[in-house]
Amino acid sequence: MGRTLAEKVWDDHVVRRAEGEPDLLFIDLHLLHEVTSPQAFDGLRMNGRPVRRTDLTIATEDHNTPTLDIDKPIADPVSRTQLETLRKNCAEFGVRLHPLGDVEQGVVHVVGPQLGLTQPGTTVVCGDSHTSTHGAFGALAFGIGTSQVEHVLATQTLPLAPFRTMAITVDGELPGGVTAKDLILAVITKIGTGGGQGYVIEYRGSAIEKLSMESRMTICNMSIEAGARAGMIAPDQTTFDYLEGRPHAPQGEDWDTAVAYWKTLRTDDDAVFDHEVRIDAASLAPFVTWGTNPGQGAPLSASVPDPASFADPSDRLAAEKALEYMGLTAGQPLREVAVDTVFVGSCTNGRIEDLRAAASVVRGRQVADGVRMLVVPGSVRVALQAVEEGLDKVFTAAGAEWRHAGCSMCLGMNPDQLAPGERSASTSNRNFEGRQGKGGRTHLVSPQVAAATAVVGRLASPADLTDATGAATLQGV
Ligand SMILES: CC(C)[C@H](C(=O)O)[C@@H](O)C(=O)O
Ligand code: SF4
Repeated sequence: MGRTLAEKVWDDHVVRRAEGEPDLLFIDLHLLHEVTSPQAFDGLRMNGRPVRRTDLTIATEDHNTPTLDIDKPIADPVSRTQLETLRKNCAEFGVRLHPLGDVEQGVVHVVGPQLGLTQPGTTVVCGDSHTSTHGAFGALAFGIGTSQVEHVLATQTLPLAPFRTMAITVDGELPGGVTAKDLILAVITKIGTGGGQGYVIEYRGSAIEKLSMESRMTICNMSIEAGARAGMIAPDQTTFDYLEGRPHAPQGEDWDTAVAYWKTLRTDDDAVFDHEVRIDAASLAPFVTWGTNPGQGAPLSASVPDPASFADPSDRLAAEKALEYMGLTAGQPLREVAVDTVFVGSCTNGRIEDLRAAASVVRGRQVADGVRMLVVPGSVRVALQAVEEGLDKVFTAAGAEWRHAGCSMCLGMNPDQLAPGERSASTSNRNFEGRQGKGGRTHLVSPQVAAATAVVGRLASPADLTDATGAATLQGV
C-alpha cells in the first residue's frame, strides 16, 4: 500500500524499531529558545553529558526579548535571567546562538526557515508547540517538552508514539482578500480545537498548492491549535524556489540531489489517510475569532453567536464563558466590535508577506484615534527587508509603532501586553484568557483585517475602507 508524506519522512528517520516500543527517530534539526531549554541543559550538566550534535542545534532569543530599547539592560528580572541563562548554556555547550541584537535573531519559527535550515523531508523539533510551522516545507516538525529537549540534546534522537494521518484538502480559488490565516481559522472552527488530536495533518489541494511559503507556514503554524501533532505540505517548486540560495540550503550538485529526493516526498496516489476533510476555498471569507480559543471563530460579516445555538452542552458553556470574558453580547455584529490595540506580528503572521499585506492597507491612511498599532517583524531579517521596501515608513506615517523583532504581544512574556479589559485584533495564533496580558481580550485575524481594523477602530476588512473619493477600495472583500 502507498504511504503518505508523513509516513515517508517518519520511515526515513527510524533508527530503532522494536515490538511494543515507540520508534526511535533521528532528529535533523533542533531549535532552542530561552523558555523551554534551561532545565534541559541543567539535566545534561547533572549527568555530565555534552550536546551530541551541536551542528544540528541552534538557539535564538524571542519570547522574553523587549521590542524597544534593545540596547539597554533588560528591566524585567525574570526575562533577564532567562536570556542570561540561555547565553551561558549555549556558550558552555557550544551551541550556536543568535541573541538579541544579532542580525539572525528573531522568533525561532521565522529564523529556521529563513536560514534554509528547515528543509523538506527533515525531522525538526523545538520545545515549542508552534514548531508545526516548519511542516510547510514537507518536514515532520513537532513541538516537544523540556524532558524531550534534554533527550534530543543528549542523543539527537527521540522516541515517538505513532500518529494517525489526516488530509485536509482545499480545492478551488480563495476569494480576493481571503488569506491563509482566514483559511486556517475556518478549518479550526470546523474541526474544533481537539479535531486534530493524535493526527499529523497534510494540507493539500489546488488552493494550498497556489499558496506562497509564507502562507503555507501560517497554515501549518496553527495546526497545533486544532490539537494536531504536526501539519505538513508536500514540497514543490514554490518550496524549492524559496530555499534555493539560502545560507544553509544545499548547493551545487548537492542541491540537485536534494531536489531529486524532495520530489519523491509526495503522498502516493494509493495511500489511505485515517481521516479526510474537504473544504471549498471559494466558500471562505475573512474570519475572526470572537471567543477564547482559536476554534471560536466566525466570518467577519457574522454576528457574535448565541451560546444557545450550540448543540453540544460543553460548547454552549464554553461560548457563554467566552462571551463573558470577552465582554461581548450574542447577536452583536462583529464589525461593531471596537478595539484598543492592533498587533501585527508573531510566527503566524510576522513574515515579510504579512507586513507587505498590512502596509498595503494602511498606506496613505491613519490609524484611528485612540487605537495603538504595533508592527513587530518576526525576525531581524524580516525587519531589514521591510525597511529596504520602505514599509516601516508606511507604518509610522500611519501612526503605527514599528518595533524590534520578537514574539512581542503574541504572549505576555515581555513588556508588550494588553492592560486588563483591553481588546486587540491580533495576527497571532492564540486568544486564550490572559494570553496577551492579564484580562486582555484577543481577536485573531489576518494581517489585512488587522490593518483595516486599525484604520477603522472596529473589526474591519480592507473592503470596509474607502479611498479619498469615497469609493470602496479594491483590496478584497
Ligand atoms: C513558551 C512556549 C513554550 C510556548 C509554546 O510552546 O508554544 C509559546 O511559544 C506559545 O506560543 O505559547
Ligand atoms: S510568536 Fe507566539 S506562538 Fe510564536 S513562538 Fe513566539 S509566543 Fe509562541
